[in-house]
Amino acid sequence: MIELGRLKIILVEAALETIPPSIASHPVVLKNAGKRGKSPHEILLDVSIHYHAMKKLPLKHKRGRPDIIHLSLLEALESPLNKTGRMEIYIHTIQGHAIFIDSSTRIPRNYNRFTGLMEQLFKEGEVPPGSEKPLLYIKTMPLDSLIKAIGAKGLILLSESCVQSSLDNVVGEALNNGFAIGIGGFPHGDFEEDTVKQAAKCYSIYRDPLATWIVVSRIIASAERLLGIL
Ligand SMILES: C[S@@+](CC[C@H](N)C(=O)[O-])C[C@H]1O[C@@H](n2cnc3c(N)ncnc32)[C@H](O)[C@@H]1O
Repeated sequence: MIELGRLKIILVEAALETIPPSIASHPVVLKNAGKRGKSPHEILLDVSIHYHAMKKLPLKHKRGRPDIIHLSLLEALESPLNKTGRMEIYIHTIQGHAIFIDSSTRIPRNYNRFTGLMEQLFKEGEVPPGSEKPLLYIKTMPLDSLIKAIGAKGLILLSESCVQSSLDNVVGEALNNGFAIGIGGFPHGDFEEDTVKQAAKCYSIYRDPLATWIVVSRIIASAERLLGIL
């Protein structure tokens, strides 16, 4: 059993962003923003709503999936690993924003309420706004700065195209060496060069691609086993 260590997870290149200026005046976006009583740049990009507006966006196959972050955060923050203070989770978005999340944060289970919370975070920079110790706050910084800021010794990236290793080996290595584990927070495709360059190690945990929240849940379950929590 591993005695020390907190599992640090980063959802990297996360598909979480507000509507980019280049599509803010597209009719689909204007209609959706109008219906919600918000301005286009205040609402989250969501491929299930803004699909037609996203056709010309660079890297469109990796963008506009807040549901991936929603499911992953629910899985992580409600886990016994988090409740026992042995986990930290961070988001680094595809646009280069780092999101810091207090482990006591209760993420709304309802998707629309989650969307509203994230929109408030992007608009105000923190939630609740003006709090001395916000539950969530956002800062623009490159991934290597985030890795340093959270006190991780390096990054283990997970990808189905890397060398295969057992879950317990990967998580054990992260806990023993103080590495953060990076999991792609996007639906399709591979990591960008800049992300790959930050990784000390890269492992696959299964022969086929898995959804982000499945990888998050398996990593957490392994850490709970190794730390004797569950
Ligand atoms: C939905 S996948 C990303 C898209 C995937 N590359 C594809 O084209 O279907 C989300 C993330 O989960 C992790 N992941 C998925 N399958 C994995 C596997 N077999 N081994 C390790 N990590 C995996 C990776 O970090 C990946 O970036």
